[in-house]
Order: sequence, then C-alpha cells, then structure tokens
Amino acid sequence: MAQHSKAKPFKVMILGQSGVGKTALVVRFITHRYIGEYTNLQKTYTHTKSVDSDNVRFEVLDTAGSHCNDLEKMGLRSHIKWADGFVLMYSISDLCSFNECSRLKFLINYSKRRKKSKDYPVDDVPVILIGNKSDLTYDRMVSPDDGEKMCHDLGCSAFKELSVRENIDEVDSVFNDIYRYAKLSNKQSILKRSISDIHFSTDLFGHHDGSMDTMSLRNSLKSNIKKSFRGRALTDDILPFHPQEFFTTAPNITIPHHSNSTRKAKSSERRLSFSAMGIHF
Ligand SMILES: Nc1nc2c(ncn2[C@@H]2O[C@H](COP(=O)(O)OP(=O)(O)OP(=O)(O)O)[C@@H](O)[C@H]2O)c(=O)[nH]1
Repeated sequence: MAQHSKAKPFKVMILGQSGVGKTALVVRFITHRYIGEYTNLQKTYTHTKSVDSDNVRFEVLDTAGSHCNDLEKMGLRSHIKWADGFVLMYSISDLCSFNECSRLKFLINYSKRRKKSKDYPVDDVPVILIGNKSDLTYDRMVSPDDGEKMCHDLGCSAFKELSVRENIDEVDSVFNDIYRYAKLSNKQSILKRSISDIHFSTDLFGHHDGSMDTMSLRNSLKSNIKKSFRGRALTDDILPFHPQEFFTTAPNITIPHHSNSTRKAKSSERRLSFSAMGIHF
C-alpha cells in the first residue's frame, strides 16, 4: 500500500446531495482553484500527491446530483464497490443534505459488506463526513455538534466542517486523512487475519511511514474496534446490522485439538496476548 503511484490508485468517491459542493471540493483539490459554478456531470479525476512519505495517485469520483430512484441506486452501488474511501458531504446551510448522509452511509455499508475489495480487504472502509460551506455563518441550519453526533452515530472515521470556497488547506487535509485512515484500516485487517497468534512486530505497528507512533496507532485501533461494536441508527430498511460479525470470532482461525490442561494453558496465553495490546474480551 505504500507506493500507490506504482502499484494502484487510491480510489475516493465523493457522495452527497446535489449542490453541497462536491465538484467544488474535487476541483479545489486537483487545481487548487475555486471557480464558483460547475457542470453537474459525474466524472473521475486523477491527481498524484505526496501523503506523509507515500506518493499517492488519487482517483476521485465526483458523483452528480441526488440519488433517488432504483437505477441510480444500482449505479451508485457499483461505484461504491469500486472505491477505497469515501467523502460524505453535506452543506451546513441545508438540513436536507445533512439528513441525506445517513441514507448514503447505509448504502456504503450495504454495498461494501456484500463484497469487500480484493485490493483493500478492509472491514471498515474509511468514510469522512464533511460539513461544507462553513463560511455561510448566517444561513447555518446544522450545528457542528449535530455533525459530530452524526459522525458518531453512523460510524464514520472522522468529521470536519470546512469551506471549500475559503480554505484550500482544509480540502487537502480531507484527502490526506482519508488515505491515512485507509492505511490504518488495512493494518487492522492484517491484524484481524492473524489474530490467533499475536506477536506484534514493529513492522505492523512500526514508524516506517513517519505519520503515527506505536501508541497512537494502538489507541486508534482500540477505538476503531470499539466503534465497530457501536449500534448504528436504522433509518432505512435495507441494512440489517450484525455487530457480532466484526470481532467476536476471529476469521480463519482453526483451533487445534488439545488436552484439557494444554487447552487451559493455550487459552490463558491467548488472553494474555489480547491484554498485551489493551483489548479486553
Ligand atoms: N458559500 C459557499 N458556496 C460553495 C462552497 N462550495 C461550493 N459552493 C457553491 O455551491 C454550489 C454547488 O456546488 P457544486 O460543486 O456544483 O455542488 P455539487 O454537490 O457538485 O452539485 P451536483 O453536481 O448537482 O451534485 C456552487 O454554486 C458552488 O459555488 C463553499 O464552501 N461556500
């Protein structure tokens, strides 16, 4: 995952109701410019930039308009399967666009849980919730607290209010962060696959990307695992959620048959391993 420019692009999908500023965000990210008026066509953009020590080739899909009918939903689902990370966007001056985010997040959960990407076999794809148009102070309909709560309730990776019009740095940091979250998710996924014999190596929790130290990565992992268990609000009928699927049983573990005493010794060894990383079952 370290060298995206050579290996494969990092694919980001921008989702949100019509008029929230999706195209403005992408154009700002690619060209650093804010034009004001944009065409409403769905389009994929490519942009290579450095994130921490990685040279990342971003492929950004700017979806157009609202997605109301079934055909649009079908198209949206296949695009969701394509993406490695998501920017879920609303406008702080439009309550309707804020409410639309729940529906879109459920669509992401639904589409991603059916078939995980083989390039990024992660259980939790990164989704960053963005409240755009923070410059429209007097037209505000959604508070920052509401945004935080929505982020928490929907199990998004992070929340941020920004103004695409006013601040290029904030736009840049959205894409940096989503890449970092994907990288972290990927590491968690490796961890889950090898959870039956946890011998933490510095390779897994190492400093090689320079962006996170061991402690913060462990803390982040811990809180993300907790997040996986959090109940999510149900506002539509297509997404039954089974939190126990996430971590109660480790995937691909075959437990060899042991005598009672060996089994006892092995299980306390395993408990010790879990405690060593600060996760208690
Ligand atoms: N005040 C303000 N206006 C913004 C900001 N970002 C985008 N806009 C404006 O919002 C309008 C809609 O922006 P778009 O980028 O076309 O929105 P979109 O989400 O791509 O819309 P669709 O293509 O219809 O889905 C444009 O007039 C932008 O100039 C912002 O940060 N502040």
